[in-house]
Amino acid sequence: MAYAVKEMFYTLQGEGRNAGRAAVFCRFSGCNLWNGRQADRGRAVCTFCDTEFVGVDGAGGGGFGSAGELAAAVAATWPAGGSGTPLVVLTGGEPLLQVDAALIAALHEQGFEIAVETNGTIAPPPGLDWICVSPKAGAQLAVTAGDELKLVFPQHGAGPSRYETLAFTHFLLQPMDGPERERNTEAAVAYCLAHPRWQLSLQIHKILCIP
Ligand SMILES: C[S@@+](CC[C@H](N)C(=O)[O-])C[C@H]1O[C@@H](n2cnc3c(N)ncnc32)[C@H](O)[C@@H]1O
Ligand SMILES: Nc1nc2[nH]cc(C(=O)O)c2c(=O)[nH]1
Ligand code: SF4
Ligand SMILES: [Mg+2]
Repeated sequence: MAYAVKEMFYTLQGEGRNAGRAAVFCRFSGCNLWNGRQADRGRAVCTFCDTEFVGVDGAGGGGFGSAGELAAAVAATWPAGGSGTPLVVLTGGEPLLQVDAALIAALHEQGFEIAVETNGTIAPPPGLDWICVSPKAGAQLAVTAGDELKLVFPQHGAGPSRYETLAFTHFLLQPMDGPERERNTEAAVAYCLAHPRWQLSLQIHKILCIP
């Protein structure tokens, strides 16, 4: 199987329970909830995306002809001689349009722990080490268990109470970035204070101005 990757980079995980941990980010091209064109954003299922994921033209991106080739590129992006278990975060776009058993096996072979950031509309293949689901209002949720449920807040028609009985270990609220970011952050803080099952997830990479 071939894989289309928008970009690949080494940085700190900026979101969720693993915020602050070093990881290779592998951003797959394409998404099933938006075609990535600004002109079509208003008509998309997911309207608030903060990411460019069209094409394979970013740094470290490209077409990879096999799982082994992509896993080797991920390994080459991890610093030589680094201590600790290497971590790769598969994101996008929607990574589960492309991630398959062969890629999971090849990344494990390279010694990586594998985390995925998904919108939860596509069932993941077995073997992933960390599953982060971020549900979107208007999209049918197919993944109802995992390590963390990270809800962008607020979303009309996707209130937190709808998700908190699902089989996730951690529940996080992430303020929606955009023109209302400050107001959304205040609302997320207030929600977490009133509902302690939910924990705040700030996008620390944006605060730090790192990728
Ligand atoms: C760009 S998405 C890619 C992975 C997958 N398609 C998804 O939606 O989970 C990565 C993370 O960024 C979050 N995100 C996207 N746009 C955001 C925004 N404007 N504010 C806060 N988080 C956002 C998503 O909900 C998801 O948790
Ligand atoms: N530093 C950093 N952390 C992230 N966590 C999730 C991201 C994503 O776009 O999926 C992301 C990202 O783009 N950068
Ligand atoms: S589902 Fe994820 S990648 Fe797709 S448009 Fe929404 S936030 Fe962006
Ligand atoms: Mg991002």
